[in-house]
Amino acid sequence: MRMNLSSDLALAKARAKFFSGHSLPDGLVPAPILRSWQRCAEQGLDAGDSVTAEPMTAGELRQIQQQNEALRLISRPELVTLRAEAKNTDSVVILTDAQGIVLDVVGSAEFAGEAARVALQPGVVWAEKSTGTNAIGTAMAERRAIAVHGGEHFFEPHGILHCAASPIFDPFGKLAGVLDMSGHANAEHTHALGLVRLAVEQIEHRFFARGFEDRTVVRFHRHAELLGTSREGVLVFDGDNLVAGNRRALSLLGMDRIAFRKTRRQDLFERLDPVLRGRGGDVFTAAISRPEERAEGRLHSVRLVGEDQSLFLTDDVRTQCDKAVRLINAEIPVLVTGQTGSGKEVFARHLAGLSQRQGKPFVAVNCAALPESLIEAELFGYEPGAFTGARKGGAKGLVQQAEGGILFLDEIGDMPLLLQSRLLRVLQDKQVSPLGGGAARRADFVAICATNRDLKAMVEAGTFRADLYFRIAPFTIGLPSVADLPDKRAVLETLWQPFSTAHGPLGEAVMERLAAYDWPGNLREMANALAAMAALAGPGQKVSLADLPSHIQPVRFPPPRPMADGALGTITEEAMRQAVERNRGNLSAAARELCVDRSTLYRRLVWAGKAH
Ligand SMILES: Nc1ncnc2c1ncn2[C@@H]1O[C@H](COP(=O)(O)OP(=O)(O)OP(=O)(O)O)[C@@H](O)[C@H]1O
Repeated sequence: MRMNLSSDLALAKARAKFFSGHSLPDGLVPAPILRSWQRCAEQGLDAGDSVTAEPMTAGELRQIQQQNEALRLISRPELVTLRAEAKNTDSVVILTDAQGIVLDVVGSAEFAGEAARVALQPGVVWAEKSTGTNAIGTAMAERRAIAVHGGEHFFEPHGILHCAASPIFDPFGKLAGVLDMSGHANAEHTHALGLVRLAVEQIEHRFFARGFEDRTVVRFHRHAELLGTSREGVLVFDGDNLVAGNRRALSLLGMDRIAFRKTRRQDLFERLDPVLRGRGGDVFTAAISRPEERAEGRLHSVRLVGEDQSLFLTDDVRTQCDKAVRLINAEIPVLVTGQTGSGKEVFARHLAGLSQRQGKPFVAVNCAALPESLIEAELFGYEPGAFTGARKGGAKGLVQQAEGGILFLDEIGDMPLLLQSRLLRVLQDKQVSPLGGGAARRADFVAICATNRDLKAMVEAGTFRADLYFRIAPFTIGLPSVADLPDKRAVLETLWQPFSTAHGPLGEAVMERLAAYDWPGNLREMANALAAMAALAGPGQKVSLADLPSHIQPVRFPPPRPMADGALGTITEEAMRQAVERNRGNLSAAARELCVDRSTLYRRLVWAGKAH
């Protein structure tokens, strides 16, 4: 959280005192920060030193990234989700490994550039012992989430940063990495710590999705509707021994990770039943899956709230669905267009579910995310020894994995030209030949392609093959962006449905604010904001304005100031203030009207407002 001038001054005084060798009385700086300063000083770090961390070479970084591929993969959805928030708040999201080495940085390119100047960039170690007090290193040392603001950082140059980080623990309680959000120390980051915590909860929950097939997995919560979400407690037993679990389970049962391998099932519960009675008297609803049940194919059914998606479709799109499904049934490709986050993949899955190919594989390929050198091998597979680094036994391509079902080619506009002609042949002949000269095999799939680009314009510009375009786009469905929808309230209500059991309907003030926002990240941004709000509201609580993401919160403006002095800055601010008022608090609309960047408006007004 941004501090005010007086606490900044108090911190500066505390720093001066501590770094001139005096001990600090309690309460001058938060206890975890003081502990961290002490650790750093004991290690011989000097706060006045310039920070000269050398990033590793590209090759070394690639190796570390590969070693952490599982963590990166499992964290990817959260990085993607937080990226939108980070762009809006001019900050970055960072994933590190268990040693504090930065693996990935996503978010505001502008801030990433500034962060790189203090070596907050891939390949640099942010553990305390080299980089001093900072959210990543201190979260690792303290084994808990923490925000480190400005001058709380050990090294002075890091004072420009506000960082919030949470350690990521694997199911066995071992540190797997750290997730961090960092931005300017002089900007508001009210929700950063909450969002990071929430994201880590999701990541840690995803660890349990596989790998425990031969163990007993108990998923439980006091509220049945939270089963299947990342807020459920998960415990894993090997026979009767507790071997793994998530933090939620530990906190529900009032335990520590130390309990793993030292606790028996009988110490916690008398019996493993759907109505689970804790030894402490608590009663939970549980879903239990035992290895013997899985072996017999009787996997315990758990209602996955997250997958019970409330789908929002405009009437217009709904009427197009029928036609699209008929085409898919006739093995004719369909093209879905729409801005990022408008729901192209969700919609494609919906179509697949309505078609005769329902229940068959749905293989989604992001053409923009695959490296150009790999895309061909990934799509069409390869024979043993087809290229250096190829797997020994060769590999089945994604086209073949979609056998009998749907191949969803996302961001098709980003497919390199050379590959476009190969794809065209595959679509025409319905045959694939793996790389390395294997025999062509028949392929039975229907392609649904998606793009947020103007493919027609790309065809005219010569960057997209006309013949491929005609092949994939005999029928195009355009999904509207949220800003174009006449009634955002209906969308909000639909997307809020999964949370309404626990938190009731959205209140009018909150609804009004959400409906006034223009949702540049479309349904994705909306779905994520609502999920974050529900989580911040706490169990059973209604959402309040304070739970809204910071950039959607009502702006509190300073009272109008007289323009008598005529200073240019005052006139500008007054013009901005009036524009925001005209647009009923919608900063994006006001920024458009004034032809300035939204962040400029935010900084000048909200900042000025907070300072008054
Ligand atoms: N019709 C919908 N109803 C409810 N939620 C939706 C809908 N469409 C999308 N969402 C939400 O938005 C998220 C993103 O959707 P999706 O991945 O389909 O977007 P996209 O247009 O394919 O994005 P991109 O262009 O970035 O790949 C979904 O995970 C879901 O939470």
